[in-house]
Amino acid sequence: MEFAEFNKSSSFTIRNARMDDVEQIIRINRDSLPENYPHYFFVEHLKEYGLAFFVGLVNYNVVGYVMPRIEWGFSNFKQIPSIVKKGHIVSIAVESPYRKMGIGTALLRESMKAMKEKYKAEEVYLEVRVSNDNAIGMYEKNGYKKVKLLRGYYADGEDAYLMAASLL
Ligand SMILES: CC(=O)SCCNC(=O)CCNC(=O)[C@H](O)C(C)(C)COP(=O)(O)OP(=O)(O)OC[C@H]1O[C@@H](n2cnc3c(N)ncnc32)[C@H](O)[C@@H]1OP(=O)(O)O
Ligand SMILES: [Zn+2]
Repeated sequence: MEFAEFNKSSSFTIRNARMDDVEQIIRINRDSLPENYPHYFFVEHLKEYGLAFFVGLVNYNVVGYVMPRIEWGFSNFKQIPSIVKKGHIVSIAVESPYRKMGIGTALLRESMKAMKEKYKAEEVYLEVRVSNDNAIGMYEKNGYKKVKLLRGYYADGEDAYLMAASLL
């Protein structure tokens, strides 16, 4: 008997997100995270910051996304308070059967590269649940440091770490 079981060594590709990916991105977001957003929120981020908005594909199907934003704000690194251009990882997720294959890392790195090269951002930051060991591990392996504890950041009262990395 043969099983059409998914092979973890299967390869994936990364490309910029398109408008016709939005429904799939929303579905992955709802299945993966308690932080969900209305349809227009995804569309606006794709329109505004599309050069740093990526999806991961396996067999032509979207299985992950990274949704970014570009902002001006106080540096998380400079000694003297100064305003810098910062990338913000608003949301990143990979569908559960496709995790631990490197897709999350590839999405994160492509978005950070575009933040730096296309948008001239100097830093990148994000918030993550203090209990989210998988995501925190991925961020730390990609140069992020915990810079602040945001108490009661989430709707259910959980704290967040603000994590940031330099893009210079
Ligand atoms: C700003 C925000 O959006 S915060 C919320 C982040 N998103 C979520 O939590 C949604 C649910 N989780 C996911 O979708 C995924 O687990 C992600 C996006 C966090 C990681 O995606 P993946 O494709 O699995 O990541 P990837 O395979 O690149 O793993 C990268 C590293 O993350 C860490 N990691 C990922 N999964 C695990 C795990 N199950 N156990 C331990 N470490 C893990 C490891 O350090 C891993 O490095 P390694 O492969 O060298 O050991
Ligand atoms: Zn955020």
